[in-house]
Amino acid sequence: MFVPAIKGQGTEEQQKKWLPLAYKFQIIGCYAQTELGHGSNVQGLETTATFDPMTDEFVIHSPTLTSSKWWPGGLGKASTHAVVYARLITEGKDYGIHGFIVQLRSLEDHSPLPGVTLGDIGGKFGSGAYNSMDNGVLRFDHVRIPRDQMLMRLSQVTREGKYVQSDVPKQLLYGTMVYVRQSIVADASKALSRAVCIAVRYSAIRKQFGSQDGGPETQVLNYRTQQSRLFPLLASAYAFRFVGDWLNWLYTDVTQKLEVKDYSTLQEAHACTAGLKAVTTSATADAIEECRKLCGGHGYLNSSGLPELFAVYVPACTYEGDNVVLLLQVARILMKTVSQLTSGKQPVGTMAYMGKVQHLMQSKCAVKTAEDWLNPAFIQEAFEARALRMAVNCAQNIGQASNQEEGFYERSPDLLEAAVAHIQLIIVTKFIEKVHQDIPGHGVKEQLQNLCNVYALYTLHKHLGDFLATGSLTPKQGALANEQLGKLYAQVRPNAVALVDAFNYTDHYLGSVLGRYDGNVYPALYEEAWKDPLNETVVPEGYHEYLRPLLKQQLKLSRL
Ligand SMILES: CCCCCCCC/C=C\CCC/C=C/C(=O)SCCNC(=O)CCNC(=O)[C@H](O)C(C)(C)COP(=O)(O)OP(=O)(O)OC[C@H]1O[C@@H](n2cnc3c(N)ncnc32)[C@H](O)[C@@H]1OP(=O)(O)O
Ligand SMILES: Cc1cc2nc3c(=O)[nH]c(=O)nc-3n(C[C@H](O)[C@H](O)[C@H](O)COP(=O)(O)OP(=O)(O)OC[C@H]3O[C@@H](n4cnc5c(N)ncnc54)[C@H](O)[C@@H]3O)c2cc1C
Repeated sequence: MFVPAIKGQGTEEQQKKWLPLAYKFQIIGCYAQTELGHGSNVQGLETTATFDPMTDEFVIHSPTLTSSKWWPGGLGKASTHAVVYARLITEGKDYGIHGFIVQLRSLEDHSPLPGVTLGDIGGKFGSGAYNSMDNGVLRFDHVRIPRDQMLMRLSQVTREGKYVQSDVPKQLLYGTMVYVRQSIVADASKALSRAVCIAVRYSAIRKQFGSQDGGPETQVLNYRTQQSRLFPLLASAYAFRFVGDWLNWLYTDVTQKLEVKDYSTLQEAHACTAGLKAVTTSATADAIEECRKLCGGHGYLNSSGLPELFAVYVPACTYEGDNVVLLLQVARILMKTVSQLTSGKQPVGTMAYMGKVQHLMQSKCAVKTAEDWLNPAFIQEAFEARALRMAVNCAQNIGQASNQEEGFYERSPDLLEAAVAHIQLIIVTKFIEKVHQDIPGHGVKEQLQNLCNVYALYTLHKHLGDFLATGSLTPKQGALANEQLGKLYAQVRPNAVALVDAFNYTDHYLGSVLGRYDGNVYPALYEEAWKDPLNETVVPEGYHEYLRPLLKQQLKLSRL
């Protein structure tokens, strides 16, 4: 994040100076924004950067305990430099948060520089999974840096101390977070596909019950309940891959537009990266835990690979923006878009469907049979109607409040659900668009169409309350969707293992005895157990000190 921050907020001259040093590992940088007292609320950060015209320097200072930088990855022990986000103060005025390049450690002996206190913030969730990352704490005691270490693409301070805001939107200050959020969506697909690969392969070899006459037991992958829990996660892994590919295109397109000072799609990029990051990471974190449960007791073993995957993955719901905070950002943009509908301003991009407000507010879903739900047009319209009607309902309720802000906070739980509905529409839309493309490989397109329908109808089933409450569907149509879902599971079943093999993960990368490509799980589980340090001795340590005296004492007592 150190590099993207300099690329996005540094001048050409600053990029020429600092990026080669970072690329060659002559310096190691981190992104020091979050503080002990503030993370979500960037504008609430307390670290100060006060310009001193006498020396043409900024004085970086941590005025309070809560202003201590806290969490930045790589800060605790590895980094020599940081992009530090601080309140810029010049001529006695506070101009809000800006980025500054600050050296933290000596390039001679790695010791902290004068006025710099830093270290690691301590152990984190899980059995040390994320402890390979030195998330750090950092405090400044009036540390001086040259004025030219303020990142000056978005705004400048002159030699005399005058603040100059350039003509770019101030939101570009947040550009690094947008970049990482879009890459986190692809990351969600990778993490989810790993968990699903393990769970599908294990479910194919695991047999429990099913035979009354001494014949072979039943593969648990054949149980309808296993399929109804597992196949939507398989479909989600593909869905997040395709929407992540599209989001990367959107981000690249926005970045190219920024180069020519076209800021027209900045809001779309913010809404899509924030919303898709929130929805895909929440779904993936829940799915990895579900995959653990789908593997029964063995899923709880570290050798299954699932506990570690879960412990490393779950902070994705928090870092790069707490998911609720990000979804509220999407909700703000939805409310703004709804308010502009009456002005005749046509929504564009992923909000374009809201321009069909007259139709979507009164449309009646035409589904009459379970098979009708295989028609992408019916799915698309149902998701558009649900999302639009939820947004309009929120806007109407906010409009009844004494003021907009009050109304927004009062209705924020509903707004959250409206934002999720909007983002799920984007995911479904991009999956439908993907399967409409030419897709090579015999039978591949049909399998992806099945997974697209599984993702859409499972999401519809899970959120059926939204569809019924907004009148987007009738209960009968909801029941037909569930009926079709069951039929789709039966079509996915014969190809389930092939669909996870298609992720092409090596056993090493997967790190799971349950997800081995060869399915030879039981010998691998048994062999792995003996690597447990507890098995280095046959009689456990502590027997003579604790167990033997206890056993002997109980034996004496029993003979009295
Ligand atoms: C580098 C490769 C990565 C590989 C990826 C895979 C794995 C990654 C693995 C580990 C990475 C972990 C590292 C973690 C790093 C971090 O966590 S860094 C810190 C992250 N912190 C946050 O995300 C903070 C979240 N908070 C905010 O973003 C902001 O505070 C806010 C919530 C948006 C509020 O902003 P503000 O206080 O300014 O107020 P608003 O009124 O809401 O917004 C004002 C207007 O600006 C618009 N806006 C807001 N944000 C953006 C944006 N990002 N882009 C564009 N526009 C934005 C907002 O819509 C308002 O617009 P309006 O005035 O028109 O309404
Ligand atoms: C593993 C990990 C790595 C990280 N790496 C970095 C890094 O490299 N650099 C960096 O700068 N930071 C980093 N962070 C910090 C991270 O960005 C923040 O923790 C994150 O942005 C959440 O902010 P917070 O901790 O202030 O949460 P808070 O905002 O305090 O969240 C607490 C609760 O308050 C709720 N909440 C907050 N505001 C609102 C609101 N307006 N409306 C409704 N509810 C609200 C949230 O939804 C949440 O439920 C990292 C964090 C983790 C866990």
